Amino acid sequence: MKHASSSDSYRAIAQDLAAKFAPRAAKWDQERIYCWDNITDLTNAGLMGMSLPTRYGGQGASWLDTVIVVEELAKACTLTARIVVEANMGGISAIMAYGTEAQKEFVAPYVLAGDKPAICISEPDAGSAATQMTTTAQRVDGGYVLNGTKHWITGGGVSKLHLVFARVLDEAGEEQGIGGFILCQDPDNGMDHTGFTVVSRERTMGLCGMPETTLAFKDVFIKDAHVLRPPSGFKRGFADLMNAYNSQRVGAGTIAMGVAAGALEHAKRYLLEREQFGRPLAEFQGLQWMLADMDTSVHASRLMLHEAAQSRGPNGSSFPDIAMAARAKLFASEAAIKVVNDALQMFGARGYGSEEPLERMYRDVRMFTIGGGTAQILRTQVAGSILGIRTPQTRGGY
Ligand SMILES: CC(C)(COP(=O)(O)OP(=O)(O)OC[C@H]1O[C@@H](n2cnc3c(N)ncnc32)[C@H](O)[C@@H]1OP(=O)(O)O)[C@@H](O)C(=O)NCCC(=O)NCCSC(=O)CCS(=O)O
Ligand SMILES: Cc1cc2nc3c(=O)[nH]c(=O)nc-3n(C[C@H](O)[C@H](O)[C@H](O)COP(=O)(O)OP(=O)(O)OC[C@H]3O[C@@H](n4cnc5c(N)ncnc54)[C@H](O)[C@@H]3O)c2cc1C
Repeated sequence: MKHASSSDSYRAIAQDLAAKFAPRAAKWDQERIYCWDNITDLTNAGLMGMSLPTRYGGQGASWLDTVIVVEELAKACTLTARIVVEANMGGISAIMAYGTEAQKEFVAPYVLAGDKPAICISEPDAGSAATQMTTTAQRVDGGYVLNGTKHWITGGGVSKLHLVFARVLDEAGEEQGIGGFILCQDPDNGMDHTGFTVVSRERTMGLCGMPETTLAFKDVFIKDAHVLRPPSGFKRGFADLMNAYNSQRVGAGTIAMGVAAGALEHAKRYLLEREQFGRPLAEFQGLQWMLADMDTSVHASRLMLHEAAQSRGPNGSSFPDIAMAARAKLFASEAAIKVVNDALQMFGARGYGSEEPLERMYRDVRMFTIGGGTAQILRTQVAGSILGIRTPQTRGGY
């Protein structure tokens, strides 16, 4: 496989693939099936795990190159773009940054072969309040035992690798903090975790080819070798794991921006093509100004996302800065929902039907102010950074 060597060549590879993926996108949505055909293409092109260091078989691509790829894919197929995000950012990025050599050598081949790791943080009673998770990892001889329930887990049932966030308890049941646990469900290779089940799948509004699932852990044993020990220890484990998660926030914001950029291209095409009152729609100033606002929003989102992708977190961290990631995802996700809505409006009834991709894009883009930290939570994080104060949300927090 020939690897890309610059942002432009990454963009070109992604554009070629996007042209192939666009006609398939409606199928995954309508049939609610995972895009395995696209995974083969992504794997062959080296985009699954493109950000992994070369010594583990990746290409050592930067976050900027990764988001350039994600934008191009998202213009054509939101589902595929999400897969590329999770195959480079979030869970896998935490393992590549904090894991042992053996862990990195274990997980990298999975991703390079097409596995999209699942990140398991949210629980029925701990969504925005993620630090209130109740899934536990109890110390036992040779490892830890997981108990609890995670929900809205993207890729449950299709992902082999899972990074499970859990509250760590020592042998005596004393709490140690939050850690990450690598669960690889791969029965064909002798890895079948007793007690781990995909309980159910949500019927989602958009991104219908992606399973959003509830996962149950009942006395699931994770051996010591698969415990992801955050560099600051379990006590500050959540902070370290979320530091890595900032990369996925930039990725998620980029998917939203890419969908908006795609919708903008469709809108431009239609304004030039469709006539009413004996003139192309493009001649009506009411629509021209809408188009200009849409273009401005996409452009501003892209700048913020690229800035975040190139930023660095605390102490020379290889992950994006927390506030820049939060600001970029917040802005891009809200802007994208409006841009896609306005694009659909420009198509009139045609946009509301399934002949055009706008109605699918509108349903797909809606999730990005919810998943990955809601717009409200991200505002709180941005405000905390501006003010330079902690912003606890519990009643007793201050
Ligand atoms: C962080 C929150 C869960 C709020 O909880 P708390 O008020 O209890 O926590 P804090 O005191 O704010 O934070 C604890 C600790 O962690 C550090 N921290 C928090 N967030 C980050 C971050 N993004 N990057 C780096 N460090 C972080 C914080 O500084 C504290 O450290 P110190 O004690 O100061 O050392 C809540 O704000 C929150 O983020 N909720 C959203 C949860 C979330 O994003 N879930 C995503 C699930 S995965 C998903 O949705 C995938 C969808 S997608 O397609 O990507
Ligand atoms: C499509 C999709 C995919 C997802 N994928 C994953 C995944 O792979 N892994 C994973 O772990 N999770 C995943 N999630 C879950 C996601 O992270 C949570 O939905 C999100 O963190 C919000 O939690 P919640 O849904 O429980 O909402 P809640 O936290 O109950 O919030 C409800 C509302 O209250 C607001 N709110 C809550 N607290 C505050 C506050 N302090 N101040 C102001 N407003 C507040 C929220 O902004 C929101 O509007 C996914 C969600 C979706 C929709």
